[in-house]
Amino acid sequence: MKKGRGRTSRIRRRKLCRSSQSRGVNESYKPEFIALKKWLKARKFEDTNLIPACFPDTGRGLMSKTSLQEGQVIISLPESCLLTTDTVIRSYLGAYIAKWQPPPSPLLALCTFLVAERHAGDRSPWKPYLEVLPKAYTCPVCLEPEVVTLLPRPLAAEAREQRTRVRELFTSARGFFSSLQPLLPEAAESVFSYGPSCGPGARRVHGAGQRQGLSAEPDTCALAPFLDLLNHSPAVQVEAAFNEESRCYEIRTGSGCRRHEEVFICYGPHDSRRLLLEYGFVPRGNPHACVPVSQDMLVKYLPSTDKQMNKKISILKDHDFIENLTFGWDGPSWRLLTALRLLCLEAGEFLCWKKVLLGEIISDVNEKKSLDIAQKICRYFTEEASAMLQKVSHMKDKEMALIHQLTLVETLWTEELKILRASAETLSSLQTAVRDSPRCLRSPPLLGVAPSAGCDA
Ligand SMILES: C[S@@+](CC[C@H](N)C(=O)[O-])C[C@H]1O[C@@H](n2cnc3c(N)ncnc32)[C@H](O)[C@@H]1O
Repeated sequence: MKKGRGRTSRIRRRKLCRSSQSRGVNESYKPEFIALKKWLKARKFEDTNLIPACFPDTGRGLMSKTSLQEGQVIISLPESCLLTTDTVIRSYLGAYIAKWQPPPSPLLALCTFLVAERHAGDRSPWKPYLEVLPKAYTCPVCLEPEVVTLLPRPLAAEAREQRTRVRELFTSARGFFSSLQPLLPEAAESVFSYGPSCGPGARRVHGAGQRQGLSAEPDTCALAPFLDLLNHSPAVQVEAAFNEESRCYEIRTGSGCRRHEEVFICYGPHDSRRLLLEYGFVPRGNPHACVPVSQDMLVKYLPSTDKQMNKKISILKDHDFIENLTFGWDGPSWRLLTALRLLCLEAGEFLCWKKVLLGEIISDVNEKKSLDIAQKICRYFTEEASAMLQKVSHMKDKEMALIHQLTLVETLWTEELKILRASAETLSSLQTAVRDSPRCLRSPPLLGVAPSAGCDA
C-alpha cells in the first residue's frame, strides 16, 4: 500500500486538520500578559490552565494548557480583581458621584472610571488590565456611517439608535465630567472626549441592586479582568456565578475541552444580528442565526384586494404572531408559516383562524399558497443579500481603510445567504410534498398537527 493511504494516516491527517483549524498561537509571553498575570497574582488570583492566544477564526481568546473535564471550574476570579460600581464609589470619584445631581447611572460611573484611569497611565493601579483591553471596537456604534448603510435595514436602524443613545449619554454627562476638573491635570473636555474607544463590553457578573449615589438603572455590569478574554461559542454550556463563600466569580465548564483548544463561554443564545449589535462580531454557522421577516415583507406578496386583510393583521397582532417570524437553517419557522397560513385563508376558510394558530393545516390550497408566499419572500431576501454582497465587495476594493468593518458586514450577509438557501431548499421539498401527495395521504402531517375537520367561529 502506498504511504499515507492507510487508516492511520487518514486519522492523523484529520487530527492535524482539526487542530490547525482551532489551534491558537500562544500570546502569554507578550509583556502586557506577563504584567497582567503578575497583577492578578498580587490580587490572589490562582494560576489557571488557560493562557492568552490568538485563534484563526475568533481572534484573541483563551487556550487550554490541559484537557478540561465537564463540570470543572476553569476560572475563579477573586472579588478584588473585579471592577464594579463599588470599586468606583470607593475610589477618588466617589465623593464627586455623591455630590452630582441627578445621580450618574452605574454605566456612566464605570465608563468615567475607566477613562480617568486610562488617562492616569502609569499612576493607575488598573494599568495592567487597561493595557490588554482591545484597542478598537466593531460594535455598530463604532462603524462608519457608510458601512452602517450596508447592514440589513432593521439592523442599520438599531445601529443608528445605539449611536444616538451613546451620544446622548455622553452629552448629558458633560456637566458631570466638568465637575471632575479638580482631579485632572488637563481640561476635562480633552480627557472625556467623545470617541469610539470609550469602553469595552462589560460583563453581567453581579446581581442587580442600587448603589448609593447612583441612579436607579440596573447595576448589573462589572469588568472582569482575564475572564473577559473568553470568546463566545453557542455550542458550549457554562455556569457562571459569584461564590459567596470563596468571594470569587467562578466559571464552570459544562462541556469538556481538549488540550490546546480554545476555551469558550456562551454569551447567550443570540442570533447573529444581535451578536453584531451588542458585541461587534458575526460567528460562522451560528445555530441561532436567522433572517427575520418584517410585517411589510409578510404582506408584500399577498393580494391587496383581500377585504379581510386588516382583520387578519389584527388577529396576528393580538396573538403575538407579527414579530419573531424568521427563516432559519431548518427553513421557515413554525411561527412564520402559521402567520402566512392565516393571511392566506380564503374568505370561506376565515372562520378557521383559531385552528390555524393552533397549528392545524386547513386545506391543501391554503398550504400551497402559504408555502409559495414563503418561497417568494425567501427569494426576495436572497436577491437582496446577493446584491448587498456585491456592493460590499466593490466597496472593499475602494475603501481599504474600512476593510475590517466591511468584512464584518460581508460575513453577516454571507451567513444570511446560507440560511436563505437552506430555507429555499426546505421550502421546495415542502412544496413538492404538497403537490405530489394530497393531504389525506400525508402521514404524519407536514408542518402542523392533524388535518382539521370543521371550523368554528
Ligand atoms: C469578552 S471579549 C472576548 C475577548 C476578546 N476577543 C479580546 O481580544 O479581548 C468579547 C469580544 O470578543 C470578540 N469575540 C467574542 N467571541 C467571538 C467569536 N466567536 N468570534 C469572533 N470574535 C469574538 C468580539 O469582539 C467581542 O466583542
